[in-house]
Amino acid sequence: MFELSLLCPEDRVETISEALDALDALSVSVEDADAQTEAEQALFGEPGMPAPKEGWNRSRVIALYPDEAAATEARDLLLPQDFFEGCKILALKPVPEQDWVRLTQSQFEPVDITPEFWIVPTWHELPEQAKVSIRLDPGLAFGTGTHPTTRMCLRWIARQPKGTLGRTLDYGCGSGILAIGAAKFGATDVDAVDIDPAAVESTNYNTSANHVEVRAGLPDAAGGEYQTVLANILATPLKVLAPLLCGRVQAGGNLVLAGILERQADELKEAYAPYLKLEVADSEDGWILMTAQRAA
Ligand SMILES: C[S@@+](CC[C@H](N)C(=O)[O-])C[C@H]1O[C@@H](n2cnc3c(N)ncnc32)[C@H](O)[C@@H]1O
Repeated sequence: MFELSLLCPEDRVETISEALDALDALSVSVEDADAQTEAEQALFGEPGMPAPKEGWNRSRVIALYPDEAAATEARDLLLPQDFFEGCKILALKPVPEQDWVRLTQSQFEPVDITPEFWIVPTWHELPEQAKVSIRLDPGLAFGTGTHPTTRMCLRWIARQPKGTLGRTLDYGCGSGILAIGAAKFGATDVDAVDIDPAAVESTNYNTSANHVEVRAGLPDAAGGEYQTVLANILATPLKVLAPLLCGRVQAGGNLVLAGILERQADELKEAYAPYLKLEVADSEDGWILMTAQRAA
């Protein structure tokens, strides 16, 4: 394959991308041309807030073509166009052959949650010390065990005295990793829900691959009260969900929240104060785990 890359100011990115598409590019991608420099700009805002800006000052637009002739033809047709003014060709070069499957797989190694509890991609041997394991490959839904928020929830699950997890709800299940972890550590009746149907599908796939019983569905599928309620989402939705999540915790049960930054601890405590008293139970890389127990 051949790669044609161009430098474009913000106001030309859309037109150039559409033109490359119309010129039969196999794919067109856009990157910040100033990435990894002092001029790099973030294009995402806090959850629920609009992004500070819609596009980068300067973008690198990369189009892939099946061969050199197609890439050269696209370049030669673009150059004389009015809308090309202010843009620049950066390169026209072959894309080196890669074993993409091997490259992707090499980025996902087994992850230890505790010395004996591991998350292991299916293409890896189980580590010898893994007494409990979850088999999981990266997919469409969040949750491979590498993110600190997921790791802290799993660590909390693994630390609970045997037989105490009881009926468990994983709210915002993503890949289903927390529901599977809870089932492996003895939760008796596990529900996993998510607003994203792809996450529900992914959870169904992963639970059966791990030979555990979990009922996965959209949020309405959660019903009644639970001994353990786990929710690894983000601070803003967690605040909105406070009455709903607290209403699902049975007397003597535990609420476990993640997706919260250290500096957000007080606002979460305040949002949950009318229902339950949240405390910081763990921290990793600037993220915290907050838990609360309902009086028995
Ligand atoms: C950070 S991922 C966590 C995935 C997994 N539980 C883990 O711990 O790795 C958050 C998940 O919550 C889901 N989510 C976000 N807002 C939600 C809401 N209001 N109700 C239910 N699920 C929600 C997202 O679709 C996403 O799959």
